[in-house]
Amino acid sequence: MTRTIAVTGAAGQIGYSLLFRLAAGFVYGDEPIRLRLLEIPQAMQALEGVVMELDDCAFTQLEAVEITDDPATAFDGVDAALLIGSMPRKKGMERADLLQKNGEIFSTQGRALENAAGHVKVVVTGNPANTNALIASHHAPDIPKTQFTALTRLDHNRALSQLAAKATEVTGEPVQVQDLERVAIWGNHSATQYPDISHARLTGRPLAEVIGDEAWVADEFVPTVAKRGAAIIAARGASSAASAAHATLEHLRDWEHGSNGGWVSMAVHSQGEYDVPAGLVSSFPVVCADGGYEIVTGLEVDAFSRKHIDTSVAELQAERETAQELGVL
Ligand SMILES: NC(=O)c1ccc[n+]([C@@H]2O[C@H](COP(=O)([O-])OP(=O)(O)OC[C@H]3O[C@@H](n4cnc5c(N)ncnc54)[C@H](O)[C@@H]3O)[C@@H](O)[C@H]2O)c1
Ligand SMILES: O=C(O)C[C@H](O)C(=O)O
Repeated sequence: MTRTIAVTGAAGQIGYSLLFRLAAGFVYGDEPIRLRLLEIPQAMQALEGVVMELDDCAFTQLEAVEITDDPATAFDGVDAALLIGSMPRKKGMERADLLQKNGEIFSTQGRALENAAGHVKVVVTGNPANTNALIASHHAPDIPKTQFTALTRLDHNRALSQLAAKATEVTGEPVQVQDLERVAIWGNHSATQYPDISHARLTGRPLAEVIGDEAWVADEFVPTVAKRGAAIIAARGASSAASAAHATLEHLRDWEHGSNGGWVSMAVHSQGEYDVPAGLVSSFPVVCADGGYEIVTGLEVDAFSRKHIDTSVAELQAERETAQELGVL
């Protein structure tokens, strides 16, 4: 079966990091794919250049590449849609500042997604990702809400990397990210997000016990992960791109093929789990299997976690209200 994958903002920096790895089989292996690339009219020439480079790679599993500036054409019959195209945050901007600019884009694209295959998997990377996913989903009422997700896998990966480094320092042994389990991101993909290690394990042992330093967790780990996006903008003068592309592909790969019982973080529609108000798109620990995902249930939420989750969820509620005031929700 040949899958058709739509990628928006395909001429942007994340697009440029993502398309070649997608075409080389990172998500679908040897299975053939078709790409449908969406851009705004002003970027179509640059997009043609990207297509020339895709052609020049002679990828064996890439059957076709189509480009368009029309969302309805882009999403027609697609199996997956990676919604990356939007305006990125610049120095000094908060993600909420982007809502006005990007809300309209995701309303239009939500409506156009009704042309997609009934089983379409939607991954929103463009910021503010959680609320953009909510907006797109709102405008595509015929598509089940579970099929709209937003990216917090980058935050998840950032957390894993910080934790592996700390565990290496504390234990004096090399700790790899794959030695860590049950790490989770909750809430919004923003500076209020909550990277949670209260359930995490290092080769079976409670990670918090191995680290043994609550102050480090509260004062260094949580803010470092939550503000990593801004740190990269400050250092690079542009927002993260290669790591965001990688995380987007891992999100889709695990959703398609499963996470082998392991926890990953995805922002998904809440149905009231863990007292996150129903209808918000919020990050949770999930396990992916059989082409779907399930929020991990039955976790104890300690007071520290509750405080952080509530703060981030309050921000999501405020974004939802802003979107409603702007008329995009
Ligand atoms: N969720 C995450 O973890 C995460 C991480 C990094 C970046 N981001 C976000 O991803 C988005 C893209 O980042 P980037 O660095 O690739 O930006 P970029 O400016 O390099 O590229 C964005 C592209 O989107 C295109 N675009 C704009 N409006 C469009 C529309 N209506 N339809 C189709 N394409 C459109 C632009 O022409 C541009 O080519 C930004 O919102 C950024 O903040 C999210
Ligand atoms: O922080 C940003 O604006 C970019 C992106 O969301 C990131 O987390 O790197």
